[in-house]
Amino acid sequence: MEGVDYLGDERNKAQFDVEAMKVAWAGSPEAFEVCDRMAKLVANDPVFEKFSKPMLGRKELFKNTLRKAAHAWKLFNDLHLTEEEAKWLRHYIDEPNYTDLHWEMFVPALEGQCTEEQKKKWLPLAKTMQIIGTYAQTELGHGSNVQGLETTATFDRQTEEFVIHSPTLTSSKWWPGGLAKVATHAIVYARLIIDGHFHGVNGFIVQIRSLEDHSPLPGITVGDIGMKFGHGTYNTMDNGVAKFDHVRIPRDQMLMRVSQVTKEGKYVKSNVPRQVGYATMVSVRQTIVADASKALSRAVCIATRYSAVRRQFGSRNGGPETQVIDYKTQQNRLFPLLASAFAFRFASNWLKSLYTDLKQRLQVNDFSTLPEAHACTAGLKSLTTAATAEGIEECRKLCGGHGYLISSGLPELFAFYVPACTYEGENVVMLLQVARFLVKTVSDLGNKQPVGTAAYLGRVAPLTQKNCVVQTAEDWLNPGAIVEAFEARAARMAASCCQRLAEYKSPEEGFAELSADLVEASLAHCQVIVVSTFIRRLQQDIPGKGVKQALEVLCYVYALFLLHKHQGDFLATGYLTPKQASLANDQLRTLYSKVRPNAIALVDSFNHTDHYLSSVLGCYDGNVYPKLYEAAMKDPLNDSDIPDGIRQYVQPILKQKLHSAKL
Ligand SMILES: Cc1cc2nc3c(=O)[nH]c(=O)nc-3n(C[C@H](O)[C@H](O)[C@H](O)COP(=O)(O)OP(=O)(O)OC[C@H]3O[C@@H](n4cnc5c(N)ncnc54)[C@H](O)[C@@H]3O)c2cc1C
Repeated sequence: MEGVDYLGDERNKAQFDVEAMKVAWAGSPEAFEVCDRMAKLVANDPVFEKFSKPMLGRKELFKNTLRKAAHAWKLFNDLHLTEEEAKWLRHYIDEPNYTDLHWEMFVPALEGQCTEEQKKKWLPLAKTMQIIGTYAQTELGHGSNVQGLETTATFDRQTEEFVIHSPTLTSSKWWPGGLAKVATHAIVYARLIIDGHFHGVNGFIVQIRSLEDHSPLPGITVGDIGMKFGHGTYNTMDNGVAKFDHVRIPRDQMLMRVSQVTKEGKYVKSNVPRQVGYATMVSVRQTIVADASKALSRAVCIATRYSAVRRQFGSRNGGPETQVIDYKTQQNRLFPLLASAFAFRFASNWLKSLYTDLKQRLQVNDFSTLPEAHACTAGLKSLTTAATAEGIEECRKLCGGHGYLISSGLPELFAFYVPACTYEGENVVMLLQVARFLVKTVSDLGNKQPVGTAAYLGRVAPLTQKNCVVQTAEDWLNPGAIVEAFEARAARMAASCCQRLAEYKSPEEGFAELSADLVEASLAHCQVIVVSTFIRRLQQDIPGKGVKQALEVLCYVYALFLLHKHQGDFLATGYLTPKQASLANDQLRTLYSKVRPNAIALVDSFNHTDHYLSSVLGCYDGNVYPKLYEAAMKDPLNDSDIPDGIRQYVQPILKQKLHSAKL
């Protein structure tokens, strides 16, 4: 029935102020207002309809995405949106497209890597979209190993130009979003060669297409790399391949903020330190952590609402069956994901402040916190994207068979989200970078006290000697006990890796041999960061009746679930006894009963519109079954009872006339 709230009883159980929790989730009343306004703007605009997306062929899908992007740009201008509003508008449109690369990679790269003079030329063009840019780093043969890129940029002193060239098939640029059909320009990363000498990999602004008729410029072969995982999702994006055949660009199109090539062909480093480039990376990865919390919250919202609607077994005297959300196994799979969404949200907010602090320090050439900030964002990128990808898939399973339907929203969300584990730093490669940082930090302890998120490693000796003092399940409801447990486990794992590394002839050989253990130590370190950040957030003022209490429960769920999942580490490092690990698990069960009445209100706090969720299982009113039915009836196969092909290929079988049929 229209207008009935099938989840009304669940909402009435909430023990906290949902509106205040929405603000806590958004970060501030102002942030909530902007997100809410942009979400509604998109949801109420028919151009942004997305239900039919999975039914469209690639060409229609792509064209439809171009239309949405053009409409969004028009809204941006007509409504005079701020950059923040425009970012949220693009987010709620929920369709990967060339503008993501333009605004999130091309423009920041120009801002971060151009000289002032270059910025004056390129930024006004980019910001008014008179040119559309992409970021072309990855090649067919090389991704993670940037120093292995093969594209060359050879300086020609006579003409003061760089010659961009793809010497091999594997040097073709491969993956850049928007490159295949839309981008007019790309920042191309290539090996700089002057007089036969290699001067590292540098970025160059290369025009790809004519600004008159959009055709590729001479010497550039460009196309799409083909369909990707999922139906709609990432296939709305024209990820491209490009080969360059001695393409000439002017000397001033090298990104010259950090290093330059003079007219005479001299390679000179400017007075801007190379490290400023890392700040951009920190910024991009902070956004990825924020995106993880958004994607996970979306999947959890769908699975939680559906779990409250869905009933299986347990009927007494002909009464209703049990809501599947009341099964402890369902809670044990779902509630830690709900808690993780909040944990990642707070981690991303904290990363944002870390980035602001880093930017200010870099401006005055203070690089002291850079290695730690770099390791921390690389690690959190890896932890949050991996957990979110797994979490979305778990939410699909939590919805049983219906979760496998495209109309549940979950398969497409998974297909859309899962490449986050690979792009912007492949996750394992990221954890190995964290491992290098940890090894260096532990090895330098005699000379240097670690700071920030690594400060606890400065206490590695006491953390190795002290053991957990928990005696009852209640004792686990203590932030100090939780933080110490995570720190002790991580410090012991890092110290043990360092000890074993010392047994190898060369550090590199040891690092390669122990890399799987080092990755585990890095993950343990990243978990310290997320757990401590959540706890620190709770030490701040959080207005609204019951809001802080509800978040405290989620914080303990997050920490104790991780402790249970990784109890092998906690036990093997000797910090916990099996009894203490078992008490943590007892406490976790009790905490689930505290989450249960708040579950629906907690997912309402994400403030996701039905448009954004695009899920018949996760709709706000919980009226799941009619929506499932209606979505099924819209499938093109249901246009007629006897679709194309039945008369030709099925009836001859039934009528035993296959041998004479025209197949
Ligand atoms: C949807 C999507 C969009 C993208 N968009 C862009 C874009 O706009 N522009 C762009 O330039 N690129 C883009 N990329 C490319 C992306 O950045 C690369 O795929 C990514 O950097 C990983 O590199 P790779 O594919 O070469 O993986 P590889 O590095 O080849 O990884 C393959 C495997 O090897 C392992 N491995 C690699 N190195 C090591 C090591 N040292 N030790 C241990 N294991 C290792 C990895 O863990 C992984 O399991 C995109 C990719 C995707 C999926």
